[in-house]
Amino acid sequence: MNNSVKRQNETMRYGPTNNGSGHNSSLRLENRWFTYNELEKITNKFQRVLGQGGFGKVYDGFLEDGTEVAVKVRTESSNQGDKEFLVEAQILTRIHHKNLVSMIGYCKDEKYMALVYEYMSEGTLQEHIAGKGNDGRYLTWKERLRIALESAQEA
Ligand SMILES: Nc1ncnc2c1ncn2[C@@H]1O[C@H](COP(=O)(O)OP(=O)(O)OP(=O)(O)O)[C@@H](O)[C@H]1O
Repeated sequence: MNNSVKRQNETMRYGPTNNGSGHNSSLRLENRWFTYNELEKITNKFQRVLGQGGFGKVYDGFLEDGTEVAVKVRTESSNQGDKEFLVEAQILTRIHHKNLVSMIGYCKDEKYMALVYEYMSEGTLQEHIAGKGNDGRYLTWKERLRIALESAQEA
Protein backbone atom coordinates (compact mmCIF):
# COMPACT_ATOMS: atom_id res chain seq x y z
CA MET A 1 0.00 0.00 0.00
CA ASN A 2 1.55 3.34 -0.94
CA ASN A 3 1.61 6.37 1.32
CA SER A 4 -1.21 8.29 -0.29
CA VAL A 5 -3.57 5.31 -0.05
CA LYS A 6 -2.67 4.80 3.57
CA ARG A 7 -3.35 8.43 4.30
CA GLN A 8 -6.88 8.24 2.97
CA ASN A 9 -7.86 6.20 5.98
CA GLU A 10 -5.80 8.10 8.46
CA THR A 11 -7.38 9.91 11.36
CA MET A 12 -5.37 12.82 12.61
CA ARG A 13 -5.89 14.35 15.98
CA TYR A 14 -4.71 17.86 16.71
CA GLY A 15 -3.99 17.94 20.36
CA PRO A 16 -1.25 18.17 22.94
CA THR A 17 -0.76 14.40 22.94
CA ASN A 18 -0.50 13.80 19.22
CA ASN A 19 -0.18 16.82 17.04
CA GLY A 20 3.41 16.97 15.85
CA SER A 21 2.54 20.30 14.28
CA GLY A 22 2.90 22.78 17.06
CA HIS A 23 -0.85 23.32 16.99
CA ASN A 24 -2.51 23.13 20.38
CA SER A 25 -6.17 22.82 19.51
CA SER A 26 -7.86 19.49 20.18
CA LEU A 27 -9.98 19.35 17.05
CA ARG A 28 -10.43 16.02 15.37
CA LEU A 29 -10.45 15.58 11.62
CA GLU A 30 -11.26 12.34 9.88
CA ASN A 31 -10.56 13.05 6.23
CA ARG A 32 -7.69 12.40 3.93
CA TRP A 33 -4.53 14.22 4.85
CA PHE A 34 -2.61 15.89 2.02
CA THR A 35 0.96 17.17 2.09
CA TYR A 36 1.63 20.62 0.66
CA ASN A 37 3.59 18.95 -2.18
CA GLU A 38 0.54 16.88 -3.05
CA LEU A 39 -1.58 20.04 -3.18
CA GLU A 40 0.98 21.62 -5.48
CA LYS A 41 0.61 18.66 -7.81
CA ILE A 42 -3.20 18.57 -7.56
CA THR A 43 -3.51 22.26 -8.40
CA ASN A 44 -0.69 22.28 -10.97
CA LYS A 45 1.26 24.73 -8.78
CA PHE A 46 -1.82 26.71 -7.75
CA GLN A 47 -2.41 27.81 -11.29
CA ARG A 48 -6.16 28.49 -11.51
CA VAL A 49 -7.88 30.62 -8.89
CA LEU A 50 -11.58 29.88 -8.45
CA GLY A 51 -12.25 32.64 -5.98
CA GLN A 52 -11.22 34.39 -2.81
CA GLY A 53 -12.76 34.14 0.65
CA GLY A 54 -11.94 35.17 4.19
CA PHE A 55 -9.26 32.47 4.57
CA GLY A 56 -7.51 33.18 1.30
CA LYS A 57 -7.63 31.92 -2.27
CA VAL A 58 -9.46 28.85 -3.54
CA TYR A 59 -7.76 26.92 -6.36
CA ASP A 60 -8.99 24.46 -8.93
CA GLY A 61 -7.40 21.01 -8.90
CA PHE A 62 -7.68 17.37 -9.89
CA LEU A 63 -7.06 14.29 -7.74
CA GLU A 64 -5.17 11.25 -9.09
CA ASP A 65 -8.45 9.64 -10.17
CA GLY A 66 -9.50 12.75 -12.13
CA THR A 67 -11.99 14.09 -9.57
CA GLU A 68 -12.13 17.88 -9.75
CA VAL A 69 -11.63 19.61 -6.40
CA ALA A 70 -11.46 23.09 -4.91
CA VAL A 71 -8.45 23.72 -2.67
CA LYS A 72 -8.85 26.48 -0.10
CA VAL A 73 -5.47 27.65 1.14
CA ARG A 74 -5.19 29.75 4.25
CA THR A 75 -2.85 32.68 3.79
CA GLU A 76 -0.83 34.02 6.69
CA SER A 77 -2.47 37.42 6.31
CA SER A 78 -5.95 35.88 6.51
CA ASN A 79 -8.33 37.70 8.85
CA GLN A 80 -9.64 34.31 10.01
CA GLY A 81 -7.32 32.27 12.23
CA ASP A 82 -6.16 28.66 12.53
CA LYS A 83 -8.94 27.89 14.97
CA GLU A 84 -11.74 29.06 12.62
CA PHE A 85 -10.13 27.15 9.77
CA LEU A 86 -10.05 23.93 11.77
CA VAL A 87 -13.58 24.50 13.06
CA GLU A 88 -14.82 24.74 9.45
CA ALA A 89 -12.95 21.51 8.69
CA GLN A 90 -14.33 19.77 11.73
CA ILE A 91 -17.93 20.77 11.05
CA LEU A 92 -17.73 19.58 7.44
CA THR A 93 -16.16 16.32 8.58
CA ARG A 94 -19.14 15.58 10.77
CA ILE A 95 -22.01 17.01 8.78
CA HIS A 96 -22.94 15.48 5.46
CA HIS A 97 -25.88 17.08 3.74
CA LYS A 98 -26.96 17.25 0.12
CA ASN A 99 -27.06 21.05 0.36
CA LEU A 100 -23.62 21.33 1.87
CA VAL A 101 -20.33 21.01 0.02
CA SER A 102 -18.37 17.90 1.05
CA MET A 103 -14.88 18.16 2.40
CA ILE A 104 -12.48 15.61 0.94
CA GLY A 105 -9.40 16.34 2.98
CA TYR A 106 -7.03 18.81 4.51
CA CYS A 107 -3.40 19.82 4.74
CA LYS A 108 -1.84 20.99 7.96
CA ASP A 109 1.82 21.31 8.68
CA GLU A 110 3.96 23.89 10.43
CA LYS A 111 3.62 26.36 7.59
CA TYR A 112 0.52 25.60 5.51
CA MET A 113 -3.14 24.95 6.09
CA ALA A 114 -5.56 24.02 3.34
CA LEU A 115 -8.93 22.36 2.91
CA VAL A 116 -9.90 20.26 -0.11
CA TYR A 117 -13.55 20.27 -1.18
CA GLU A 118 -15.60 18.62 -3.87
CA TYR A 119 -15.78 20.97 -6.82
CA MET A 120 -19.06 22.87 -7.18
CA SER A 121 -19.48 23.37 -10.91
CA GLU A 122 -22.71 25.35 -10.60
CA GLY A 123 -21.24 28.14 -8.47
CA THR A 124 -22.18 29.26 -4.99
CA LEU A 125 -25.62 29.84 -3.51
CA GLN A 126 -24.64 33.46 -2.96
CA GLU A 127 -23.93 33.87 -6.68
CA HIS A 128 -27.31 32.37 -7.61
CA ILE A 129 -29.13 34.60 -5.15
CA ALA A 130 -27.38 37.62 -6.68
CA GLY A 131 -28.15 36.55 -10.27
CA LYS A 132 -24.45 35.87 -10.90
CA GLY A 133 -24.68 32.11 -11.39
CA ASN A 134 -23.75 30.39 -14.65
CA ASP A 135 -27.33 30.76 -15.94
CA GLY A 136 -27.39 34.48 -15.11
CA ARG A 137 -30.83 34.35 -13.52
CA TYR A 138 -31.97 35.19 -9.99
CA LEU A 139 -33.36 32.40 -7.80
CA THR A 140 -37.10 32.78 -7.38
CA TRP A 141 -38.51 33.21 -3.87
CA LYS A 142 -40.03 29.75 -4.14
CA GLU A 143 -36.60 28.27 -4.90
CA ARG A 144 -35.01 30.21 -2.04
CA LEU A 145 -37.64 28.97 0.35
CA ARG A 146 -37.19 25.36 -0.79
CA ILE A 147 -33.39 25.59 -0.32
CA ALA A 148 -33.82 27.12 3.15
CA LEU A 149 -36.31 24.41 4.17
CA GLU A 150 -34.21 21.56 2.78
CA SER A 151 -31.10 22.93 4.47
CA ALA A 152 -32.89 22.90 7.82
CA GLN A 153 -33.97 19.29 7.34
CA GLU A 154 -31.82 16.24 7.98
CA ALA A 155 -29.87 14.91 5.01
N1 LIG B 1 -16.13 23.83 -3.56
C1 LIG B 1 -15.97 24.83 -4.42
N2 LIG B 1 -16.14 24.63 -5.75
C2 LIG B 1 -15.98 25.66 -6.63
N3 LIG B 1 -15.67 26.91 -6.27
C3 LIG B 1 -15.49 27.18 -4.97
C4 LIG B 1 -15.64 26.16 -3.97
N4 LIG B 1 -15.42 26.71 -2.75
C5 LIG B 1 -15.16 28.00 -2.98
N5 LIG B 1 -15.19 28.30 -4.29
C6 LIG B 1 -14.95 29.62 -4.91
O1 LIG B 1 -14.09 30.37 -4.07
C7 LIG B 1 -14.77 31.53 -3.55
C8 LIG B 1 -14.38 31.77 -2.11
O2 LIG B 1 -14.87 30.71 -1.33
P1 LIG B 1 -14.75 30.68 0.26
O3 LIG B 1 -15.53 29.51 0.75
O4 LIG B 1 -13.32 30.78 0.63
O5 LIG B 1 -15.35 32.06 0.68
P2 LIG B 1 -16.68 32.62 1.19
O6 LIG B 1 -17.62 31.51 1.56
O7 LIG B 1 -17.12 33.60 0.18
O8 LIG B 1 -16.22 33.41 2.43
P3 LIG B 1 -15.72 33.10 3.87
O9 LIG B 1 -14.52 32.18 3.78
O10 LIG B 1 -15.33 34.44 4.33
O11 LIG B 1 -16.87 32.47 4.59
C9 LIG B 1 -16.26 31.24 -3.75
O12 LIG B 1 -16.97 32.42 -3.90
C10 LIG B 1 -16.24 30.40 -5.02
O13 LIG B 1 -16.17 31.22 -6.16
